[in-house]
Amino acid sequence: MTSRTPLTAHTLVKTYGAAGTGTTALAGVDLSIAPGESVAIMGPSGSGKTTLLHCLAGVLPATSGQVIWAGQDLSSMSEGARTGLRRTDFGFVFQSGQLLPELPADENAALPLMLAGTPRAQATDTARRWLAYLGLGGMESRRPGELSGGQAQRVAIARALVGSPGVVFADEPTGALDQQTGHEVLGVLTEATRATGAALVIVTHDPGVARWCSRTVHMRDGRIVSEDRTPAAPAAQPVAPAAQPVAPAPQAGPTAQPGAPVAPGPWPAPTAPYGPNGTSAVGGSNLPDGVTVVPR
Ligand SMILES: Nc1ncnc2c1ncn2[C@@H]1O[C@H](COP(=O)(O)OP(=O)(O)OP(=O)(O)O)[C@@H](O)[C@H]1O
Repeated sequence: MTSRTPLTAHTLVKTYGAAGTGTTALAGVDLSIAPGESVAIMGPSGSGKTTLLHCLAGVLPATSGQVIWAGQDLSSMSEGARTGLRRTDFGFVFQSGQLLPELPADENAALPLMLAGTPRAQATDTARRWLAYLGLGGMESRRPGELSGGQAQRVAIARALVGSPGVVFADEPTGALDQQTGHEVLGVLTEATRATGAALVIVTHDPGVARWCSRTVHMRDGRIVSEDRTPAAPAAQPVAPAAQPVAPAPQAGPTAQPGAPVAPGPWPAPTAPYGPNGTSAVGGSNLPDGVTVVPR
């Protein structure tokens, strides 16, 4: 599990193309994302949202400025070092899952662990726990072509979370789904991410997304021009009745002892979903037994 640390951008500039004649996609962005915080990035087309997400995630090197994660400046790291960091510290969910079509759901979800060197059996075992937690129990062997769009996005969410990242980056994760399915997937993404203690950064055009995030930043012409904080949801009740399935612990699997309340492995206690009515998007039926849900 990666350390819990803020992710900060300082005076971030990104220019595509030749200096002086290229497009300035980021024109000096300052942003700090706290551990466990969920941040929506909104703004008109071309305002720099995806570029900001890619620079924060170390997918793209900034032209100038810094992105600091765990005491390191991503902008000054080599491409190889950034690739390694992305595998261990970050998770990604894209508009359409980008799952590998030839692999079953459990192997798709297990990929980050396998890439990091976890033996296949252990990796797929952890991935299956995640799939069950996200409501896909029994679908582990299905290939992406045998899943609905919403189910495929849940596999992508499992894949993003399976390695216990410090930050999950999602670029229009519901953009290819109908509104209802999209909101279900968004609820699953925000709640499951919150349960692990990871931060979440979502690029979206959907204003409704703010309901699920603790903060929304608005971009225009490569700059953050405003931000809103979402009022904390009312305190939720403990959600899990007895004898529920156990949430997957990172890599090691569940830590529950028979008969004992189940804590979600080494994670911090989950906090309340910001979704409508404070209900559990992952499904109260799947949240770990004994977990007390409190607002952030
Ligand atoms: N690879 C690239 N090469 C050149 N220019 C690019 C590249 N990627 C993005 N841009 C430009 O950078 C600016 C910001 O693009 P970006 O994709 O970050 O915006 P966005 O807010 O995510 O847009 P959208 O909502 O349409 O996805 C735009 O003017 C875009 O044309």
